Amino acid sequence: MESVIVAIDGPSGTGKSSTSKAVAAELGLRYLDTGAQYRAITWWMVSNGIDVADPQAIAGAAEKPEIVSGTDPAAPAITVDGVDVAGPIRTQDVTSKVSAVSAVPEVRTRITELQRSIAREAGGIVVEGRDIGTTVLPDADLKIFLTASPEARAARRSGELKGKEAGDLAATREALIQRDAADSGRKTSPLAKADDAVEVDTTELTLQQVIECVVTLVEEKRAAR
Ligand SMILES: Nc1ncnc2c1ncn2[C@@H]1O[C@H](COP(=O)(O)OP(=O)(O)O)[C@@H](O)[C@H]1O
Ligand SMILES: Nc1ccn([C@H]2C[C@H](O)[C@@H](COP(=O)(O)OP(=O)(O)O)O2)c(=O)n1
Repeated sequence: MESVIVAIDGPSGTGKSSTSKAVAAELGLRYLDTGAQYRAITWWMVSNGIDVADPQAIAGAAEKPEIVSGTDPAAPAITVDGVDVAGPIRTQDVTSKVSAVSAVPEVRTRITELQRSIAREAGGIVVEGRDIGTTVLPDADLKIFLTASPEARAARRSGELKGKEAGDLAATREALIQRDAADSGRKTSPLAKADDAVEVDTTELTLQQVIECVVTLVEEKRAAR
């Protein structure tokens, strides 16, 4: 497909990653997980002893790590200073700190530039995150905003956590709601639906139905061009 740009935003557990990967694979587009980039810079801050409660310290270090994102939807990859961090960025520790790190304007400026250059060079891409339609790629050809009830999102998320990291459903729901509030309430490019985004409530939909819905919307856009 010619260089179509699709922005998929929404809170945690709405199906952004699964949907974006599948849509990109089906339509022959590249794929970018921007949450993984914020997780990667958070992992670097933690690994280098930067206090995540100190925005100035975070701002001062924001330019230091080199973050490289792969854009193959079949094999998403992310490295920091050459180290594969695909696993470590998914720990509860990183998850609990990522909102604080990603609220720092210097971090957002840096990561946003990186995202724009990847999207520019991709020749067609699905980019998923929180501020893609509003801030990173306001001229995207199609913007989707995924939602789902907190109960559905918590159930999906806790189904993924294994072993000692698997807390109870109520704790997962609580942590998720707190992260939503932090991400939606920050000053710089908060989680928000763009005015021209199509909202899809996935609470009662299967993943396959969401994928089909987005593929249809992309194809309609393409036909209208
Ligand atoms: N519509 C859906 N119905 C049921 N489970 C879903 C649906 N969409 C996604 N999931 C599952 O929920 C979990 C979280 O999905 P993910 O794509 O990682 O969400 P996000 O990127 O928005 O946080 C995954 O295990 C995924 O398979
Ligand atoms: N475009 C983005 C993407 C993610 N973030 C921040 C805020 C999110 O809580 C974290 C983690 O995002 P991620 O998409 O990996 O989170 P989930 O997998 O949906 O739980 O990164 C952001 O600020 N802007």
